[in-house]
Amino acid sequence: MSQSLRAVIATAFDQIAFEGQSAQSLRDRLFDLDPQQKAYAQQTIYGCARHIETLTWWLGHHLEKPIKRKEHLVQSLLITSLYQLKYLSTPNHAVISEAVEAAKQLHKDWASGLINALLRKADQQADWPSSESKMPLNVQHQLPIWLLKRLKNAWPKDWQQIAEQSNQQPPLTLRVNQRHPLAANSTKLLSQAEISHQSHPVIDSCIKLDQPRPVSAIPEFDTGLFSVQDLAAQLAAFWLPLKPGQRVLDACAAPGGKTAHLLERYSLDLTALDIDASRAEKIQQNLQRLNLSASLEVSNALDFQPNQPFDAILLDAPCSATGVIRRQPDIKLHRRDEDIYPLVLLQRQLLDHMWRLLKPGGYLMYATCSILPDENAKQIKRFLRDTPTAECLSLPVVNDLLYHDNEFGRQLFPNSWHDGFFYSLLRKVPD
Ligand SMILES: C[S@@+](CC[C@H](N)C(=O)[O-])C[C@H]1O[C@@H](n2cnc3c(N)ncnc32)[C@H](O)[C@@H]1O
Repeated sequence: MSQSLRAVIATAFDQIAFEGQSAQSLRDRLFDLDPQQKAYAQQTIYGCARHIETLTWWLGHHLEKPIKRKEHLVQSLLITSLYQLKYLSTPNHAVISEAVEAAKQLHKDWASGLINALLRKADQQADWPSSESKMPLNVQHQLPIWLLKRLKNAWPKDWQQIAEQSNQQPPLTLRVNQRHPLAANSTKLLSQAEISHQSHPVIDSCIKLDQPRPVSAIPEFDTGLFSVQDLAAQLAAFWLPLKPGQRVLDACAAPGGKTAHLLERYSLDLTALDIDASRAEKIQQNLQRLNLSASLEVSNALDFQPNQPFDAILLDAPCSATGVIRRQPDIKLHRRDEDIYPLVLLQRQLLDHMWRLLKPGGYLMYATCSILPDENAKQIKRFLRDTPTAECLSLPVVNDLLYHDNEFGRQLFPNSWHDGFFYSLLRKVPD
């Protein structure tokens, strides 16, 4: 007998929550479902990740004893069913009976009584998650406690707003390809397709849709008029000072969003490098759709030894992604406090190595989608202290963005227009 949708969803969530798979990879590979079921499964899995603090707190509060670690599939079935019961409009009696049935299909018959009892209790409880007014901080703010501690410490005035924004549905934002013959008609084409949208008042390539849409519904997407890219990510190509014909390295390039934007703005001799071959393939696909070209290099940036130095380098470094949690809520399931230090070390090595590949007088743009100073301003502070040839330049003032500047760069906080991001523009002092 093939598995029920509920059993498939519980298994998929389990692979993300307990076996370290990303929600993105699972979406690509696992769901051999019809589009409606797929949308429901995705909604449940992303929703569970978004509300994981509440869901696990509630379970912990109502279970007589914790579920054994080796029985994590039962925990996953409970979490996904609880989410559907409390946050979706699926009829509760259907959720409960199907969850009991799914336990049997997953060879967890022993848990069916427990699942039935817990879900019934949740169904009867009107004041979700509990009548207790004093919830733990992680439940109140829907973020893991380690991250809340770091945010409170780093941003005593802003952390609550950051937490609130990190739990919103992210906007779907487009970038208009200024090289496309229809670029001047981009908003008209969207209006004709009855896609309501807003153009950003300052960043002219940026259009936010009022409702998310599949890219197949966006006019001229296949011909490369639009790409999906958050406003904060679009700023790299605006703030890295370039001239046509320059030799540029995009050092951590996949899937190529910023590579493509740089090439839409300037004709460059651009090398796009990434360590991950399957992600690097996406660079090629994106460039092809947009009718752009770059030299692709699959290697560890730390080992990269080009024949000549570069005029400019974009280092969009691997990071905690704490500025994009609302887009990738599975970060709440995967990321741990102890992951931050190794990331900081890797960023530091990348920054130091990239500097050696830059011409005197050249620019390096360091970027992350993190909101943690250890990966951002403190990283640059350390770099400037150790690198006498480096100076940090100020970035242009832009109204309508939410950010905090200091002498080491610009920290953007997530808001209704953009994700959390960090930029620092460094120049190698000429000899
Ligand atoms: C933040 S993502 C880049 C996003 C990309 N710049 C864009 O705008 O589409 C970071 C990338 O760094 C790559 N990466 C991680 N460690 C690397 C290394 N040592 N050398 C090269 N690339 C690396 C990852 O594979 C990942 O694709």
